[in-house]
Amino acid sequence: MEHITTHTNLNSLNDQQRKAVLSESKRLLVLAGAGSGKTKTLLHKINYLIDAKLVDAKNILAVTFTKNAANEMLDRMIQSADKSGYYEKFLKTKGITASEKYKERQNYLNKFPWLNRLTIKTIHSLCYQIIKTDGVQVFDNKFKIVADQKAGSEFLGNTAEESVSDIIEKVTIILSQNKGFLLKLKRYILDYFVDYIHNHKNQVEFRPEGKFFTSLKGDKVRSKSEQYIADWLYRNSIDYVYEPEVKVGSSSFHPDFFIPQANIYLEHISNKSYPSFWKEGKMKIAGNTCIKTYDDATHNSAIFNKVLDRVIKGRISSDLSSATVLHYDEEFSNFRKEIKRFFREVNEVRNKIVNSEKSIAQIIEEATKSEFERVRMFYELAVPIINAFNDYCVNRSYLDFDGLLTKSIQLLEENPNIRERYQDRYKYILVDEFQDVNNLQVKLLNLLTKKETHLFCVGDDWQSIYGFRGSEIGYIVNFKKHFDNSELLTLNLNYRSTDPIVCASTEAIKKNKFQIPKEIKAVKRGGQKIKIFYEEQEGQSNAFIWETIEKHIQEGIIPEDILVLYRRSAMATDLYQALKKSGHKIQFKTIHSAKGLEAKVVFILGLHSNKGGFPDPWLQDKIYQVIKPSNYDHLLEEERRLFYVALTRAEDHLYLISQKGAVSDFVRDIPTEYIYQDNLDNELSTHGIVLCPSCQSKLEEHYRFCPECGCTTVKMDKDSLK
Ligand SMILES: Nc1ncnc2c1ncn2[C@@H]1O[C@H](COP(=O)(O)OP(=O)(O)OP(=O)(O)O)[C@@H](O)[C@H]1O
Repeated sequence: MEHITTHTNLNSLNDQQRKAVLSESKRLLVLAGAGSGKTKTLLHKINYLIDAKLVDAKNILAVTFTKNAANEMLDRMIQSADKSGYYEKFLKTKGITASEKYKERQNYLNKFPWLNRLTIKTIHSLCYQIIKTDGVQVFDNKFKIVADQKAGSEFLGNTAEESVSDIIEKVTIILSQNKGFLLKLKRYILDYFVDYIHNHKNQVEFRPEGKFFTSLKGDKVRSKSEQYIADWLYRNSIDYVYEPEVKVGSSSFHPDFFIPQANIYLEHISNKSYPSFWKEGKMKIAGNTCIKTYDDATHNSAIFNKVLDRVIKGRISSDLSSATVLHYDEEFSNFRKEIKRFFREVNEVRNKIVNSEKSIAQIIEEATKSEFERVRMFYELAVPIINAFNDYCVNRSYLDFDGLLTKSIQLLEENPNIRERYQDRYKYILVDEFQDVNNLQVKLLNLLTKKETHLFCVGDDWQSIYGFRGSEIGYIVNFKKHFDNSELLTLNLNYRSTDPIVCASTEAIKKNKFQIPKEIKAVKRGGQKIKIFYEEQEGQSNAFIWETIEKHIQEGIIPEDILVLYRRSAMATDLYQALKKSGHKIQFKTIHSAKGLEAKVVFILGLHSNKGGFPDPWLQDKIYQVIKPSNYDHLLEEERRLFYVALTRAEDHLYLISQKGAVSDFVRDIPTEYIYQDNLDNELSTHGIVLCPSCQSKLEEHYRFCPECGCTTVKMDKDSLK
């Protein structure tokens, strides 16, 4: 083996980190809070294995979950190998593009060939490599990757022209050649994305106060039954006028429908309709034919169809069999936004089904049992689309990201010789961000691991934020149950953040029940307390953030070291526009995409309790519950982990942007001792936390005087605290 020089200096590690690096355990989980050097430990382990244990780099596999994390790992490995320090300087060069970085990275990898022998990959690109090399056994290995979005795919050059959503729409158009399917889809879109009919079992049938139900033709009618009639006419290409004006003498009135082809009026009598005798009388006077339908018949659609067939079709002489053909494009031209939303939901369900390991047949069975019509309707539409999507991909040798995993698993399961070859090759498997694994990924890891393999995982259960996408926090929390004879090591020193930030974030996350308790201490003692800004009028917080940024920049903090975080992109639009004018290029990120980042100054936006604030434990749609049931408490815990990730990105200065009178519960959870004193105005004290005005000690609700300084000016009773 060629001579290798790295900077493996175990002295730069603390005791626990060193213990993890030196551990001989075959199954080790290094569990740690944020900023405690998990990635650093993992990289030192790789260097140590190569330097000190003389392991061939070819036998080491390091797995990450995002392309950025894989690149960062490679960059850090190059930096530790590059004694000249040039590469480190290069990475800090202002304004270098991603492609310049890529080129230089490749140069350096060639310079240190042993680095090229290492496998540092995202789990998806590992699967890609496995299928490319050995996939011929189970799959045409000239496949193309079909990505959610065409741009930015990790597999550039081998990515299909069409994206996942393109294909979903394409197969829906084909399915929509069947008029029944097309109109069912349109009815779904109208009911749930246009009329917002709720999930309730007992939806309101009749709304005399207004027209709230959209018919397939696009007009608004007053009741479900009227909508049914209008839809029936549309399906049968029979033209109608809704609530036409009929004049009799000096007065006029409005029967429900006029059907010109049959020259009849139709009045639907619901249980809640106003008495119609006078209308009937008037119609007779006017010499019009008016037929009646009754609500009772609508309870059974087959019967109601027969009634409409008899009373309407029977009066139409023209040939209805040549009914107009309906086109997908025309039917949805006014509902592009809505149909796209439906496709996103179908795709979400498609991904969740693969990850759940439930078969489509099981999903159908559970969906048909649902008490909610919306859920049943959704699956009646989504299942044929998903099946057609799968066929489309099989016929063209397309694989999506989950397909890469399932095919690799199938390949390794069915071919012991291939499996053994990989197991023999990767003697050391290191996994970063282990809290983010899902069922398929653990299955793959298990297939790559034999008894002798060293599996070294690092992760933080407090930072598990992808449950909504299928990751399973249970694998990290119950690591010992899932991996036999495993060991657990904890890192409890935080190097990133100041004391108040570490203490506040640790206290906040401790409210979660499903977690592994850890005592995390800050290495950086002291530091500025957390500042909270309570916005009273729209736009105020933008001014505050702007001024604060200016202040920090004057102090010498570079804009790249300032990070604005938010739960959802919409929360940052105004601020982004306002700050664009300042010319400072600070970073804007959703919290999900800020994972692993750190910055000297961090602002967290939208910490209010109004609609669209944070937490926002959007109670998972009933549609997704069919695949994986979830409950409010679990979702709130994931929100709290997201808050923890946000808080712990800050190194020195942390600002929470809230709203007066609507402070987020997460802000209230932070003990006041870590909050900047000026901020302890009524917003937090009204929540039952009060400071003594003389000595600033924290007082409990029931104190009428301060036990610390004896101050009797503190007069409180429960009512004054509300
Ligand atoms: N033993 C140490 N001595 C000095 N600095 C350290 C040590 N360990 C880690 N650090 C520093 O702490 C910071 C956080 O390290 P790293 O990114 O590896 O943490 P992490 O646990 O992966 O963080 P997170 O999970 O929050 O993304 C880095 O700036 C790193 O250089």
